[in-house]
Amino acid sequence: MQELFIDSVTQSFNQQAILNGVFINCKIGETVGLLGRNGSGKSTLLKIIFGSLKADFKFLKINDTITDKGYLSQNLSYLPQDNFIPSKLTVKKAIEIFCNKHQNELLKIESIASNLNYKFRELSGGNRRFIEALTIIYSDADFVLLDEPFSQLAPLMVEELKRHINRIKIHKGFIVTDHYYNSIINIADRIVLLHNGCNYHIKDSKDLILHGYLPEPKD
Ligand SMILES: Nc1ncnc2c1ncn2[C@@H]1O[C@H](COP(=O)(O)OP(=O)(O)OP(=O)(O)O)[C@@H](O)[C@H]1O
Repeated sequence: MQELFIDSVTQSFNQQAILNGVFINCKIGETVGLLGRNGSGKSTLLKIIFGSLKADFKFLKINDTITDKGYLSQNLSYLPQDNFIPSKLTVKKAIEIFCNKHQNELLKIESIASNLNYKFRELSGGNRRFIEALTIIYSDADFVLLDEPFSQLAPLMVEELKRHINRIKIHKGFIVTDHYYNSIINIADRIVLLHNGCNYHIKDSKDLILHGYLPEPKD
């Protein structure tokens, strides 16, 4: 089955449990929204799936193959919270490295076409984030992890990024986390909330209030 599946994720830092038997999965054609308060372990979970952080324990399968580090499967792309494409690289070069299958679609995007020969260090903070996110969204991997793709982006760019995720998701599975929770709710087929080290499957905004993610409505 074409699925990213991770179970029993357990992680502590300095004797403090952050993740305690967490489970999350994602199929091709699906966008899973990952929500949680600051410090609930969202970035930690994405790093563990990608393989840049070694968990105390986890069981990870990508397309039915048990995998130690997600990146070794060559079927997983990850947008970390901070800039990751080297500053000296041009946009054109980054696209050549990450995107072969969907390169033509990517080259038609105005903000890519007009910045092809710029180095990443020459872009504004928001443009840099936007182009890094697009490079990962249109990368060759079946599964894509996005850690705060909307932060730093002006509202029009947030909307454009959401359109790109929706457009390409027929070919991919996405796990996306961001504090712009309305945007997450908007694009996600389902929501998983991390709270007190556990994962909760969220049906509606009442569940988000129940688990202390959203404030109680005022009378
Ligand atoms: N390398 C580390 N060493 C020690 N503690 C860490 C380390 N990485 C993360 N933590 C702690 O683990 C907890 C979860 O951090 P994480 O960054 O995963 O949270 P988050 O849900 O992504 O938060 P935010 O929404 O604020 O980005 C925090 O308390 C953080 O301080």
